[in-house]
Amino acid sequence: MVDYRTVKSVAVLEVNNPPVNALSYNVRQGLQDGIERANKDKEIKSIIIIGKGRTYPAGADISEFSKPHKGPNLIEVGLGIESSRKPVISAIHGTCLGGGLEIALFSHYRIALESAKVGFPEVALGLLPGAHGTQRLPRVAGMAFAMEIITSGRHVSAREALQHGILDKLVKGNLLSESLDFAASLPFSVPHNRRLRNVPAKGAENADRIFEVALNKVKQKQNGFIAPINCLKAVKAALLPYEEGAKIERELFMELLTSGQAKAQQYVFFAERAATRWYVSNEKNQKKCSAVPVKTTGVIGAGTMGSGIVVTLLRAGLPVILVEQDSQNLERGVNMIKGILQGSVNLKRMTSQQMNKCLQQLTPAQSLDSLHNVDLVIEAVFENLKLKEEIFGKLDEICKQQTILCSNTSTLDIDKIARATKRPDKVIGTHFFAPAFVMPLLENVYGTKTSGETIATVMNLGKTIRKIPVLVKTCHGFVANRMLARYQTEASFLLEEGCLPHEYDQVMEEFGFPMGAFKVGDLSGLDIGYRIRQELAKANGYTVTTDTRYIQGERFSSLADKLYELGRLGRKTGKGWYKYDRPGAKEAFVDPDVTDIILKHCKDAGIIRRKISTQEIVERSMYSSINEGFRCLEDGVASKPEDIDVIWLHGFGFPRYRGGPMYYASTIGLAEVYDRICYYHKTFPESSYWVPSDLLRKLATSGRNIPMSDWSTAATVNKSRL
Ligand SMILES: CC/C=C\C=C\CC(=O)SCCNC(=O)CCNC(=O)[C@H](O)C(C)(C)COP(=O)(O)OP(=O)(O)OC[C@H]1O[C@@H](n2cnc3c(N)ncnc32)[C@H](O)[C@@H]1OP(=O)(O)O
Repeated sequence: MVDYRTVKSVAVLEVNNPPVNALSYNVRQGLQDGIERANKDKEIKSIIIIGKGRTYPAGADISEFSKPHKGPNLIEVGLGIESSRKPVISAIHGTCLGGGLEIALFSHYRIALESAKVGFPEVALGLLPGAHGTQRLPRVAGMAFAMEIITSGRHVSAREALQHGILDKLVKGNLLSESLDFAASLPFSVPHNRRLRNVPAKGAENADRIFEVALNKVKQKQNGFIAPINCLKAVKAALLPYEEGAKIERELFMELLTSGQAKAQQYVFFAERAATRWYVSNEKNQKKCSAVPVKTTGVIGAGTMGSGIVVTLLRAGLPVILVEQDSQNLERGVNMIKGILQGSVNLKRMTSQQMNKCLQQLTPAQSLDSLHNVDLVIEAVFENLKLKEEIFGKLDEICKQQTILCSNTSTLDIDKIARATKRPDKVIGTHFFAPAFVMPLLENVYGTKTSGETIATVMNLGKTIRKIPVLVKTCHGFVANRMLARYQTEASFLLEEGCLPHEYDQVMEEFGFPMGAFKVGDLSGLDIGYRIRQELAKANGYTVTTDTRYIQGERFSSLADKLYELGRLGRKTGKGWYKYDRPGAKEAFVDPDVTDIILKHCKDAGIIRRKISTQEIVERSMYSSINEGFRCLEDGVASKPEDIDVIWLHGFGFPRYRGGPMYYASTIGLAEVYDRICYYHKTFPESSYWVPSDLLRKLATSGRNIPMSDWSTAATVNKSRL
């Protein structure tokens, strides 16, 4: 794990723990042993720590956090490095992160390739840099920079790190030979100020103000997370004598390590990576399925979704032909795309040059014929099956044989769309979330005949366009909207039974969602839901009016339709579930008119309103969705619970510190969740989605605590084997 070799009078400790040289037990032991050995060897004058392969250590081994501790801890290893009598140089390439950066800060010198990055991403794992990182970074980079880096977790370029004193020198070419030259230029002993414990933190004079500003920022941007607050407190402790600061860091670290938030966030780290590993039952030779290159793309539909998708593709450097039959709509779409890109320039997220380069790659067109030669097309027209079938039929005629045809449908059956073509193996759903250029999730939806190659291609495309791709099987609403429908329906019933929109939203925002369901409704527009309900009614041969209370025996709330008919479409009209200062404004105010509408609606329907507890709001919103999540696993629509969690985290802003709805259910305990679902099923028999999922029942009544990794397989085994 750590190879020890000597080059003349230098000991080289090369960390060899692929893929990212994480500081696992053997690595820590190897580093400690190597430092001791080099200090005992009279021939050795200095020591270099370097990573083999792609990177300097990218941090502690996260998979060890949940296991019993073994060997020296990171602090013991670090203290051994700092107290080495012979100068220790960290030679950095790739990503020097977390515990890796702490090892580098215990070293006396840091030299790096220009392409290297450094950072403390612990905050994303619900932790703080607990091996004196919070004490050492302010000593080289100052309080303000340390607070910003540690609370954001961002990766800092080598050049910026050099400017802030984190690195001593940048080099090009061969890192080891440059480091050997650097070692040869050093004095034989370690100067006092190269041991960072001996150096005071920079920026002490303004520390209180810096702390307050940083605290306000994290409360605003990372509301609900405990780690960023502990990070700030720990950095502030760097103003104290070193040992005292380190003791405070330890206490704050232990508080986080044992918190539910850290466990949830570490689960998310692995869930996000697991979600990219896909499996489908209809592909026998999955291992052999490789992605085909996508060099040219087409998008059909220049509305909000289409334009957002175009921006995403352009930003990733892909050329796009945007097709929209209506010239005015096309012009509006192109202007929207320009506006979004200009917004990125204004926010300094891209340069004007980059924007112009993107725009050069955009070809507006009015005919589908212009798509004949592209590698992949994404259709993003109005959610109407007939229209989509018509477009896919035409695309099949026009596009070259190899072209992959994707639909940005949010609910419709991919098999039906694929049937309109003679290439169902090349048809797939690519469900983007609005706004498509912001939301990270890409829900890829395979049909019965979609080939492994097509799946591999869109999963790969997801990564190329910097989205988080998750694969699910086709069904109405897929995973995201199928579960969300339960959540939204319960929200509307809670309104009928006693809540007001702002009361409901407040509870769910305190739970951790960035916005409650009614603020989200106003943001997306109440016309969207209205149209979906009307389409669904048409397709299923029934009618929905503002007097409808039951549809095919199922309870229905017509409150949203009442608001729609009053022209209250949400933010865009300045009125929806809330009122706004003007159309398009963001700040929502409670509207007494909405309260009157709700109260009248209840009176007319003979509903006696009651006080609804926070617990009931959270349970009904989350447990109805979780029950549907278990059904998705049962049906094989989702292949693992991690996929469902990633969908909610990145599609709906589910609080990361709760892991995702399925992980959240595991923390509550499946027996408890199942009991409450049974209770709501009894209480609300006219909502069939409360019928407990078979899989949930099996898991909850097995008498064992079945790990999440076994939930999907439990769907296919009988109870006696659980
Ligand atoms: C007393 C103090 C005690 C503890 C202190 C702990 C402080 C820490 O160091 S916490 C860890 C801090 N480091 C990180 O959070 C880095 C996490 N990793 C990443 O951000 C990325 O992996 C990357 C290093 C930037 C590389 O990205 P990429 O090239 O996209 O590869 P990935 O697909 O993300 O990762 C490849 C493979 O490696 C696994 N992995 C990555 N980092 C770790 C890690 N720190 N520990 C364990 N495993 C790690 C990752 O899960 C992937 O595995 P697969 O099996 O291939 O999915």
